[in-house]
Amino acid sequence: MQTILTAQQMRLADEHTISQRSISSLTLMEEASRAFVNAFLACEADKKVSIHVFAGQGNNGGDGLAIARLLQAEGYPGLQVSIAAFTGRQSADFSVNLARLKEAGIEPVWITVPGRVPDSSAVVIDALFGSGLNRPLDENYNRLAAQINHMGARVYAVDVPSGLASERPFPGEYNGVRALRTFTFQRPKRSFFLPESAAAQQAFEVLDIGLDERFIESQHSDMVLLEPEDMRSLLRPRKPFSHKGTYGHALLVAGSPATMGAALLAAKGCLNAGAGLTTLAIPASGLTALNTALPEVMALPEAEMANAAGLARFSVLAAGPGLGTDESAAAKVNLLLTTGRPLLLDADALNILADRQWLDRLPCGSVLTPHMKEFDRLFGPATDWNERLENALGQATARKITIVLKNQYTFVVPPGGRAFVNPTGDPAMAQGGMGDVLTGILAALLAQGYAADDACKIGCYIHGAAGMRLASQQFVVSASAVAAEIPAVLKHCLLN
Ligand SMILES: NC(=O)C1=CN([C@@H]2O[C@H](COP(=O)(O)OP(=O)(O)OC[C@H]3O[C@@H](n4cnc5c(N)ncnc54)[C@H](O)[C@@H]3O)[C@@H](O)[C@H]2O)[C@@H](O)CC1
Ligand SMILES: [K+]
Repeated sequence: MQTILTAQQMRLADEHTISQRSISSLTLMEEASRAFVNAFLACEADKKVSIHVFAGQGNNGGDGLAIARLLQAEGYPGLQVSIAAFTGRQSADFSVNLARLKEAGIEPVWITVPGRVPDSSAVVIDALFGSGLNRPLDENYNRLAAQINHMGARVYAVDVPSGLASERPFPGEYNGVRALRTFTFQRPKRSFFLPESAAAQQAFEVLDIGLDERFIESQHSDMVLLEPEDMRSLLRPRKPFSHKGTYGHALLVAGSPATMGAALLAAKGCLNAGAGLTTLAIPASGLTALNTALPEVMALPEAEMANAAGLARFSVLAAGPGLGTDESAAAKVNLLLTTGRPLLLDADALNILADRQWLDRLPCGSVLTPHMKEFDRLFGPATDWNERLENALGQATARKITIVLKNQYTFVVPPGGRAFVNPTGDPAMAQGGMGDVLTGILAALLAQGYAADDACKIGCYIHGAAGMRLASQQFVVSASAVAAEIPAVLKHCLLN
C-alpha cells in the first residue's frame, strides 16, 4: 500500500530526505528533473521535435528550467523556454537554475503581461505550478493556460498539471493546463483519483525521485493506494484436505423476470471467486436459464425467502443485482434486514434502502457497493467528488460499515477514516453487468471468511485486474468474460 500525501506532507518528505541524505534541495531538484527527462525520452524519442517549456518562478518552474537544460544536453535542439512572471517571487532553486540555463546558452522569454504566445511547438512542458498551487489561477494565468491548451501540442506536466490543486480540485470548471500526461514525483497526488482531474490530465505516471519511503509511510493520510503486493499478503491459498464446506455458502438474492442476467452474472462472479457453494434466490421464471447457464449454482425456492430462520445456513447474505424495487423485492430486502446479520447490498437493494429510508436498519459490518448516483440517493447529494468521498469516510465510520464507492478508481471505505484506492480497471470494462459480477466476487470472498475490508480490497482489485488482462487483447470486455477470468487472476495474484 502507498500512503497518498498532502502537498504539505510532500514538502516535509522533501525536507526530511534532504537532511537525511545530506543533499541540497538543488540536488533533489536536479534528480527530479533527470527522472522527468528519462520518462520524457521514452515518450518523445524523436529529437527533432519542437519543445516549448513554460515555467513559473517557484520550484516547479525551477524543475522546468532544469528539464530544459537537460533536454538540450540530450540533443533536442528545438527548445524554447518562457517564464510566466505575472506575480510572485523567484524561489532560490529557481534562481540558480535560471543562471544554469543561461550558462547553457538558453535565453528564456519573460511573460510579464498577457499576450500571445508562439504556438508552433509540437510539445509543451508545463512547469508553471506544481504542488505549491494554493488558490485558483487568476485571469492572467488562466489566459496563458488557455493559450497553451489552444496550441494543440502534446502537453507533459511536471508533477501536477498547472491549475489542478494537489489535494482536491478547486470548485467550478477547471481553468488550467490540460496535460496529455503528467510525470508526478514519488506519489500520485490525492486529486488525481477524483474524477474532476480528468479535465486536467489524460494519464499520469509516478517517478521515484528517492524521497524517504519510511518517512512517507509514517504520515497519516485519509487515502491509501492498493498495490499488487497487497494482494499477495491478503489472499489465502486453498488449504489441504479442504472441501466445499471450507469456503462458505453464499446466498445471492437477485434478478427479476426481466433482469435475470444480472443475477446470473453475480452468481458467475461468486462461483469463480471461490465460494464453496453458491445459491441464487431468483423468481421461478429464471430457473431454466440458471440450470442451463450455471449448473454449479443452486436455487432457493421462493417460499424460503419468507423465513429469516431458514437463512441461517448461509455464510453470507447478498442482495441487489437486477432485483427491481417493487414490493416483492423490498420484502426480500426487509427479510434480510430482520436477520440482523451483516449484509452485502448492491444496485436495487441500495435503491430500496434509500426509497424506504431503511439505512438506519443496516447492521454493523455490512458492505454497500454504490456507484455515484446510488451513493447520493442514500447519503445525500454532493457538490463534488471530494465532498462525496469525505461523506463516505464519515458514514462508514459512524455506521461501522464498508462502502465501496465505484468509479474509475473505486474507493474502498471501511470504518476508520481511510479510503483504499483501487488502481485496477480499464475503460474497455465500461459495460453493463460489471457491478453484478463485482457483487458476486465480494460475496464469495466474504463467504470464505475474509473480513469485510479485506474482501472489498481483494474483490475490487481482482475484478479490475481481470478486465485489464482481457483489455490488453480486446477492445471491449464483457462482464461474463471478466467473471470467467477471475480464477486465473487469483492464481496470478497469489503467485506473483
Ligand atoms: N521541495 C523540493 O525539494 C522539491 C520540489 N520539487 C518541485 O517543487 C514543486 C513545488 O514547488 P513550490 O512549493 O515552490 O510551488 P510551485 O512552484 O507549485 O508554486 C510556486 C508558488 O506560487 C504561488 N502560488 C500558488 N498558487 C498560485 C496562483 N494561483 N497564482 C499565482 N501564484 C500562486 C505560491 O506562493 C507557490 O509557492 C513541486 O511540484 C515539484 O515540481 C521538485 O523539484 C522535487 C524537490
Ligand atoms: K506543472
